[in-house]
Amino acid sequence: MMIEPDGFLPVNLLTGFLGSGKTTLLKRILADAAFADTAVLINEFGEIGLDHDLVERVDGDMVLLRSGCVCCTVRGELATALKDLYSKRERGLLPPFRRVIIESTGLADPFPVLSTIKADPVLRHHFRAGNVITTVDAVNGLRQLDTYIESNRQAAIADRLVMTKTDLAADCDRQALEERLRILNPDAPLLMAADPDLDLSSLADMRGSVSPDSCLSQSGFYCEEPLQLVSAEGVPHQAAISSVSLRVDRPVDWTAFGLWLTMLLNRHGERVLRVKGILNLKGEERPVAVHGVQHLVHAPVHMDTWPSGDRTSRLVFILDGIDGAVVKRSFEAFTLARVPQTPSAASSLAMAAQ
Ligand SMILES: Nc1nc2c(ncn2[C@@H]2O[C@H](COP(=O)(O)OP(=O)(O)OP(=O)(O)O)[C@@H](O)[C@H]2O)c(=O)[nH]1
Repeated sequence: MMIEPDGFLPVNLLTGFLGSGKTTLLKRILADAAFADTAVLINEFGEIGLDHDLVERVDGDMVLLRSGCVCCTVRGELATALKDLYSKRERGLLPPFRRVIIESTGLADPFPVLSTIKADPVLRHHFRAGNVITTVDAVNGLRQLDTYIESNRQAAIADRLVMTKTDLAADCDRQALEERLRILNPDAPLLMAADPDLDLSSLADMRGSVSPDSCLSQSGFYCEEPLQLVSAEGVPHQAAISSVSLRVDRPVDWTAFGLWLTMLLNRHGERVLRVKGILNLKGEERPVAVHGVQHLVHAPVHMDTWPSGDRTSRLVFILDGIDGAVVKRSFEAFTLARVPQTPSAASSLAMAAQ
C-alpha cells in the first residue's frame, strides 16, 4: 500500500453538538470503500456496533475492521493515542493507514483537539490538520447555536458542515438553520446527510500534503486569533453542564420506561441535552439502544448483540442546569417500583424529577 510521499498524515476531526449524528455519519464512513485505509479514534467501540465488521482485536483499545480501517478508543490523552497509533503503524503492527478521523465528544471545543498536533513536537512531524467535519442537527441545531458556545465554535471552524435529521425537521427550521450557518461559516460547503448521493470522500481530507503548512485546513485551524462568533441572540452563555449515569440490573419494562422518559423530556427536555443508553428489556434477548436529544426521542433500535458480557441497562444523561441526583432518584423510584404500567403511576414517578 502506498504511503504518502511526505509522510504527513491528515487528521480529520468529526465534531458536532451532542446527539447531532456524528456516530451515525461515522458508521457510513466506515462502510465506504474510499475510507479503507483510515484509522479512527473514537470514544467507545460499543457505540458504533463494530461486531460484524471486526476482523481482529489488536489489543484492548484497538481493532481491525474488514474494511481495512483501524479503530481505536481514546482513553486519556489524545496525543498519546495518536503516538501509539503511529508507532504501531511504523512497526508494522497495523496496516499503513493514510489518514486519521477523530470523533470528538459533543461538548468538545474543536480548537484544542487539533492544536494538540501542532503543539506536540513528535506529532507535528507525522501528522497535520485535515478537515473539520461538523454535524448540525436540523431539529435542535438553531437552539443549540443560540445557547451553547461550543456549538458555535464547532460550526464556525468547520471545513464541511453536514446537516442531519432534515427528515425530522420542518422546512422553515431547516432554512433558518441554513441561514445561520451561512453567517457563521460562509465558506464551508453545507451537505445534507439525507442526500443519497452524498460523496463521503469529499468530507474528509483524504491525502497527505507536501508540507503541513502548505495545506492548513480551510478554517485556518492553526490561526491563533479568537473566532468571531455570530448569534442572533448575542453570545451564548457557558452552561452549567453535568452528566449522570444510571444503571439497573434487572430487565426493564419498556412501556413504563417510555412513559418515564417522555414525562421527563416533556417537562425538562430543553435542559436534557442528551440521553443515550442500552436497555435490557423484559422479554427481549437483544439489547435496545435509546437516543434522545432535548425534546426529540429517536426511535429505539434493536442492536444485534450486546457489546460485552455486561447486560446491565445503562443510561447516560447530559444535563444543563438540572441536578443529576434528582434524575437519578426519579429513575430509581421508577425501577424500584413494581413496574408502573399506567400513565398515572409513571407520571407520578416522572414528577419526582422536578
Ligand atoms: N431521523 C434521523 N435520525 C438521525 C439522523 N442522524 C442521526 N440520527 C439519530 O440521532 C440519534 C443520535 O445520533 P448519534 O449518531 O448517536 O449522535 P452523536 O452526535 O454521535 O451523539 P453523541 O456522541 O452522544 O454526541 C440516533 O438515534 C441516530 O439514529 C438523521 O439524519 N435522521
